[in-house]
Amino acid sequence: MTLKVGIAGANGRMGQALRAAVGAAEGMALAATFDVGDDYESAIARCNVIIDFTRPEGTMAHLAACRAAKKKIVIGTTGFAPEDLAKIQAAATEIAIVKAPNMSVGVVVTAKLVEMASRSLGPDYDVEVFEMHHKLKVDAPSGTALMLGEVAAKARGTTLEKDAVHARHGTTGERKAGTIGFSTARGGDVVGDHTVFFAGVGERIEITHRSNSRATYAQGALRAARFLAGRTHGLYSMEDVLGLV
Ligand SMILES: NC(=O)C1=CN([C@@H]2O[C@H](COP(=O)(O)OP(=O)(O)OC[C@H]3O[C@@H](n4cnc5c(N)ncnc54)[C@H](OP(=O)(O)O)[C@@H]3O)[C@@H](O)[C@H]2O)C=CC1
Ligand SMILES: O=C(O)C1=N[C@H](C(=O)O)C[C@H](O)C1
Repeated sequence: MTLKVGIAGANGRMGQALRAAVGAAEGMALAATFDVGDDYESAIARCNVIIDFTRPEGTMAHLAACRAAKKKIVIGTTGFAPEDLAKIQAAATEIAIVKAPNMSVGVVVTAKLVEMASRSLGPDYDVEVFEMHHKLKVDAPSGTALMLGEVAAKARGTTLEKDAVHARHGTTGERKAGTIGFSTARGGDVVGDHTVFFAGVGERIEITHRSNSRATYAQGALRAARFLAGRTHGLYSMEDVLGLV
């Protein structure tokens, strides 16, 4: 059966990569595309699955429409507020959702490496997460940086709520033990770079992932859409999609 795919945010950077990927994919047809101001409810009605890389307010509106129409959705958007995340969890009791801040296979593997390093090195190694993206990105830190920080925090038995440090300026005092720092750079057309540092005394480990093309994210999103075809409800990650959990 051909999977009828709808793309939310079709004119955006990811939307364009997705249109190319769906156009070239076996067993998929582009059934609808929509952006700000379009009649997304009618568009969603024509599809089996929606792939959404927009903004949190757009995704939340599309999610509500998918829930009402019992359609599946792949969410790549980042920058959600905690209350949005709760609504996504609630919607997953009725529809099938993949949500991931980064759909590239390489980032899933990077997260596994970070988990192992954080668990093995323990609290004597200071964790710092650095990311750089293109100058048009609107949220910071990136969803991927937050995810990698969460993975590092969980592996050492803490949370970002408790231990994240998001800004340093002026007389900051010494680094507080156990904190996880985030720093962000924006410029040019950088697709997406992430480094997690584990800085100890006398040595430092750096785990880096660099994206060179949005096509990689698009291919991951298509894998996620295919994965959802066999599911009725539930909230899934890229680890689920890749069979790594
Ligand atoms: N999970 C992953 O692997 C990845 C996630 N991302 C995330 O995807 C999102 C989009 O990134 P990118 O494509 O670079 O962004 P762009 O700004 O290039 O594209 C966003 C698109 O969404 C549309 N849009 C914005 N707001 C709404 C809304 N309220 N309702 C409907 N459509 C809307 C825009 O339409 P218009 O132009 O008309 O405003 C535009 O077409 C970001 O959150 C980014 O962090 C990005 C890359 C990979
Ligand atoms: O906005 C982007 O471009 C990207 N956003 C995602 C994020 O916030 O992590 C994924 C990727 O890094 C590109």
